[in-house]
Order: sequence, then C-alpha cells, then structure tokens
Amino acid sequence: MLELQGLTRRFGAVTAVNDVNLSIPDGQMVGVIGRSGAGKSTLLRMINRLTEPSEGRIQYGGRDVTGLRGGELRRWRTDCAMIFQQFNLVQRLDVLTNVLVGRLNHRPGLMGTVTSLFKMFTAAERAMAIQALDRFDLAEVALQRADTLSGGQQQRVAICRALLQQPRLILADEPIASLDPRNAKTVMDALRQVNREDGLTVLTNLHHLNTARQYCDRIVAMQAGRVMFDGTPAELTSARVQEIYGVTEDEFEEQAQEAVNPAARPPLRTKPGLAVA
Ligand SMILES: Nc1ncnc2c1ncn2[C@@H]1O[C@H](COP(=O)(O)OP(=O)(O)OP(=O)(O)O)[C@@H](O)[C@H]1O
Repeated sequence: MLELQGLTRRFGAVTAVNDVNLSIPDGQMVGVIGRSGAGKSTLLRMINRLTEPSEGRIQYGGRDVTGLRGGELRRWRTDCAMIFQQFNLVQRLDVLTNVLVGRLNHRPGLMGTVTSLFKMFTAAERAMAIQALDRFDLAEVALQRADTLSGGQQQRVAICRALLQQPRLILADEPIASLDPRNAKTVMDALRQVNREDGLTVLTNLHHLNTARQYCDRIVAMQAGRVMFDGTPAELTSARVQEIYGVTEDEFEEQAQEAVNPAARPPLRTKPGLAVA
C-alpha cells in the first residue's frame, strides 16, 4: 500500500500540491487527470522524491519513505520506476543497451560509463532484457539505435527499461502525450499488461479522460493542487467533469492536449480517448 498523507509542495507563492491524501493498494492502476498546472507531475515526482515535499508524508508498505537518504533513497527510487513523456532514452545507443540501463539502479557504481556498458552486463541480465523486449514485440529491433524507433516503440522500450529495475511501482508522467492514438494505445496496453500480469502498481498522469476510464481502476482528478475527485471510472461522468472543471469534457481535453503538446492539436472533438480493440 502506498499512502500519501497531507502531501503538499509549495514553489514560492504557488502551492503546486495541496494537502493530498491517498491510499493506493498494491496492484492498482490509477489515472491522475487535471488541467495544466494542476499539480499532477509534482505529485508523481514527490512519490519517488525527485521533488521534495514541503509538508506531509509518503509511506509504502507501512514504512516512511519521506526522509530516506543515500543508499536507502536510491533503493526507493529503484522501487518506483519513472516513465516520462519524452521517453528519456539514450538516442545513439541500441535498444538492448537502453533496456539494460534499468539494471544500473542495482549497480550504482557503474553510472557514467554508459557507452561501454553492454559487455558489463551478465548473460542473465541480457536474457532478462531480451525477454522484456519480446513481451512487447520489440525483440527484432533490439540492436537498432533508439532513434530509429517510432515514439510508441521508444516508450515501450522505456517500459522495458523500467521493468529491468524490478520496481514495485511505475510512475508514468504523461506517457502518451507525445504519441498519436495508435502508438498511444500500444503504450497504454503495455502499462496495463505490466499492471495486470506483474501486479505492479501503476500511477499515470493522463489528459484523455476516456483513456483514463478505459485503462484505470481508479481516477484521481486534480485542480489547483487539490484532489477534487477520487473514484471509479464509472463515477467520473461527463456531468461530474463539468462540475469539477466548469467546462465540457471536450473543452477539458482540448485544453489539456494543448498544454502538454502545443504543436500537435488533433481533432479531439471527433476522437476523444483511444479506441480499445
Ligand atoms: N520547479 C518548479 N518551480 C516553480 N514552480 C513549479 C515548479 N514545478 C512546478 N511548478 C508549478 O507548480 C504548479 C503545478 O505544476 P505541475 O507541473 O505539477 O502541474 P501539471 O498538472 O503536471 O501540469 P502539466 O500538465 O502542464 O505538466 C504549476 O503552477 C507550476 O508552474
């Protein structure tokens, strides 16, 4: 169980996250939605302590992780793997080595030698990486440079890298915001697969409400740093969205899409969310 108690983060006069209280059971897939600036990224980043809370506590499995330092903090960060909107792969390295980078969290001493990494990994680690790639139909691109892959493939490679950390939680910060609907679907399918098959807790920031409804067990809606809704997809009706945000669902998605990806403005009115096969 991940427990956030009174979690607050201020940046000067701005309260990015304001007194958030959430209990997330192991194995739940949670979608966090909200407008640009609602505090979604700050919330996720506080969980793995990339951003320090101003107030409040983070507990995991009954253990307080808010004050961890040094090796213990590194181990906590290994437990909660992060997925970013821009994939954060080393573009000039091959896919397999990018995935193996996930093992570095288990060997902090190897950090900084990324170009000569490949031969440092054991056969078992390489097999683990190939197996992860194979799960997401990426084995045949294992030896290609990361920058030859589509965005959806790159994000799935990032998920494989996260899996090699052997985490307990996956924190995904707008993982599909840079992707077209087809690639976005492959990435959401992969996240759901690791949630369902590996039992990993997944917390993901999303801006498509229908995507959150289709993939998540639970949706948390934020507004100005506060949790305004915490419930099941069925409970987050269009009327509830309008009540929370004061705009229609289409308007909400349009604003969110423009904020995360101003260059790409797909016709959201005709294509809300993703089609599930
Ligand atoms: N490092 C920082 N320094 C100052 N202010 C920050 C910092 N990080 C976030 N903020 C502010 O905190 C608030 C919440 O930001 P955050 O990025 O968490 O929101 P978000 O919901 O993830 O938005 P987006 O969808 O645009 O990423 C915003 O007002 C933002 O400007």
